[in-house]
Amino acid sequence: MDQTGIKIEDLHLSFGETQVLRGVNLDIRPGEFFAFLGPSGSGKSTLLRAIAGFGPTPQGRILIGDRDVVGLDPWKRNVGMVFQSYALWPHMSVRDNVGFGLRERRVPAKQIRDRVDAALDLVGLAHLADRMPNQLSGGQQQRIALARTVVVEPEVLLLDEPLSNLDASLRVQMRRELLHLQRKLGLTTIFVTHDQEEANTTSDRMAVLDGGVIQQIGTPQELYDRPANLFVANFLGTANIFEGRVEIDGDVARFHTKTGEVLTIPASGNLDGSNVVLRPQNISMTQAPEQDALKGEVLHREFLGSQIRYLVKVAGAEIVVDQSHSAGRDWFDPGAQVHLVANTSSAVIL
Ligand SMILES: Nc1ncnc2c1ncn2[C@@H]1O[C@H](COP(=O)(O)OP(=O)(O)OP(=O)(O)O)[C@@H](O)[C@H]1O
Repeated sequence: MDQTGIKIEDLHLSFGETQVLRGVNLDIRPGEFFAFLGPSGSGKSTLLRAIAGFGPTPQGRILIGDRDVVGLDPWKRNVGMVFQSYALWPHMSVRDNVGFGLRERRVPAKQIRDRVDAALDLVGLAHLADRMPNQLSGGQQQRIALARTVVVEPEVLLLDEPLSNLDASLRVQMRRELLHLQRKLGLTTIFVTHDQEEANTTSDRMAVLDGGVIQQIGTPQELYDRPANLFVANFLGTANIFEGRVEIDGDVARFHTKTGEVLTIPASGNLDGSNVVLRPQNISMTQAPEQDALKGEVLHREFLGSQIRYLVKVAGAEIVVDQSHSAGRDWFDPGAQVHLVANTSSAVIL
């Protein structure tokens, strides 16, 4: 099947007086698994629904393939959408639920049977074709909702928090299945979630939204390692942020914190900014003084299994330091005076 890309150009959308999308630009590649990630109310669902054709008509362009679909009815867009609530028809069997869209399209009965069987096979539930929805688990219902969506062979698949109603372990299993299915079908897919682990583990690339504006687009790793601004740095994982200023001295750069500590940083990356961002695992902690170390005091300790997370008072701030845990390794106690050495090659200046 030919794969379809999606291009969004300068999209604005309001509910009455309330502006919800403010100039969204996006280029989703054919066959890509793309996530919209952001806090509640950031506009993720509104953007997805605008692509599907639900909600107020936006200003700007939404190209699915080379067709501008703004103003087009949802059923003319050839998109498949899966919602958080599975929305299966309770009075229809699994087979009839999955075949519903094909019957609407007046596909011949024999073909419907074959395509429904193939779709049920795809989600591994062929043996449940004759059950009613209330005889299925949540995970099975969500798989049926997926089968019902892909059976009509949409050009793009839109998923609005499809795993939110499932318990934690099933979510992990289902997100793998979802990716597997997407790869098998090669279907350009957009996945809305507020769960960064879900976005990180499934998407080829993602867009982080806040306040109806895309803050950054990239692979999960790019966004985590090289956030473009403090919002993205804070939203994706834990970020330690020191305020201060950069001084360049020949081919060396130094970051002077507000409280007078100095971090030597590589002079190669961006040096324009008044914050340095360091992830908790890029700081190591020792009791012995080391060159370029910051002095701190351990305030709190949490055992997380593979890691020990310390809250440390340093440079006028409280920061988080993660040290990997292995059996027999000594821990620092609250109150301990420690020295912190930052892996400054991972530091980001913003
Ligand atoms: N039908 C509506 N009428 C008025 N305002 C709306 C409507 N739907 C959404 N909004 C507003 O638009 C903003 C974005 O909502 P949206 O549902 O897109 O956010 P979201 O990022 O998907 O959040 P969540 O993760 O909570 O679903 C919110 O401020 C919301 O209150």
